[in-house]
Amino acid sequence: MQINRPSELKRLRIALIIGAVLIVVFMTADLMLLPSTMYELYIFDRLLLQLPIVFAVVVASYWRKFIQHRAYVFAGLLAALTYSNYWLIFVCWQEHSFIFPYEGTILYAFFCVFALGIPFKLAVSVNVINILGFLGLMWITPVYGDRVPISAAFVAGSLFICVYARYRLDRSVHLLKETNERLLKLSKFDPLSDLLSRRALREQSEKLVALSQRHKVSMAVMMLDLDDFKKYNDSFGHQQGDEAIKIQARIMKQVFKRETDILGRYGGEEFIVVLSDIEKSQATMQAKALLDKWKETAIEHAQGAKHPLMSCSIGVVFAESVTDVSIDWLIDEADKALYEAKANGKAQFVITQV
Ligand SMILES: Nc1nc2c(ncn2[C@@H]2O[C@H](COP(=O)(O)OP(=O)(O)OP(=O)(O)O)[C@@H](O)[C@H]2O)c(=O)[nH]1
Repeated sequence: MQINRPSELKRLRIALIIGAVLIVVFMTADLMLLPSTMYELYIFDRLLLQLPIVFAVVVASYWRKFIQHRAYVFAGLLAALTYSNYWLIFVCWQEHSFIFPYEGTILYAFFCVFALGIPFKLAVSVNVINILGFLGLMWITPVYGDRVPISAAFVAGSLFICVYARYRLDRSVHLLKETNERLLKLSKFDPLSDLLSRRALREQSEKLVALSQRHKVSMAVMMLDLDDFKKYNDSFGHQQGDEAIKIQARIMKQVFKRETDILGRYGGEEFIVVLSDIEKSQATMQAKALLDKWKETAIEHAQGAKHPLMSCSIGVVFAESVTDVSIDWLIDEADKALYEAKANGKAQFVITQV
């Protein structure tokens, strides 16, 4: 996924600052709880360990490759904050026989996983490390006495819920992205022919005209229309007619292979090809190739059609220079040439130069 780097970085920095502010807010609450003999120890842990770690990450966010590696940095941050809290719990008990609460462990996990966005797999790894750390701490120093099992279960359960919620969130975001891509494709491509839809065709053609004007290169626009398609539909049915539309699209893709060639379905049985930086002789050869490919497919046409085999007529407009020319005008000119090809007997092309 394309990330809007400056705004994502800004958001992450704000989240980190909010995290630092929360640490300070909790400090005031904790200081009310702690005996004054422990202030020094507590302030050391928060002001000289946790806050500098958070600010180090803010500074690291100015690193050129931070966005790329941010998930690992935040996983490291989560582990560092959690273990500095374990250290505080340990020392509070060892030196002051004071039971420091463990709930911070859960807050750090939720903040880092959701506000900073540690992805699922990394969230699993770092939370497992943190759960093991808590179990280790309880083994070395069973600070909470009888409440050790329930405390351990509470920490492990909360961190499990944290990673599971992350999994569900990642999954929903993934599904949403997939749906968006499908919708984008549907709005851009005609589902039957898999060629560009009329709107996308116009948008891309306008860009190609502008580029061709800037680079002073030639352009050609072709309009293709299946011959006696109404008769074909009436004789063989609409579904068979749809197959002919797919064949027309396939033939177009076989003939026009350059990355800059724009192929679209203009309407019912009308198709457009927009070409840039092309010789008139090349466009002529390509129009011939389209007709030859229809002949090769040798699909029987309906009774009463102008030709015994399914075919198309093509109008081509070739412009040596496209200064002061719009895509609409080029399409109109191609349409006029197509009209001539139909009037001349169908299954042929007419090329005009403007
Ligand atoms: N099967 C199918 N038919 C379509 C589709 N879109 C348009 N058509 C049909 O295409 C036919 C176009 O008929 P006309 O505009 O009279 O043109 P034509 O019969 O090809 O005659 P000429 O252009 O003069 O050769 C109509 O019968 C439409 O119903 C489509 O998506 N699928």
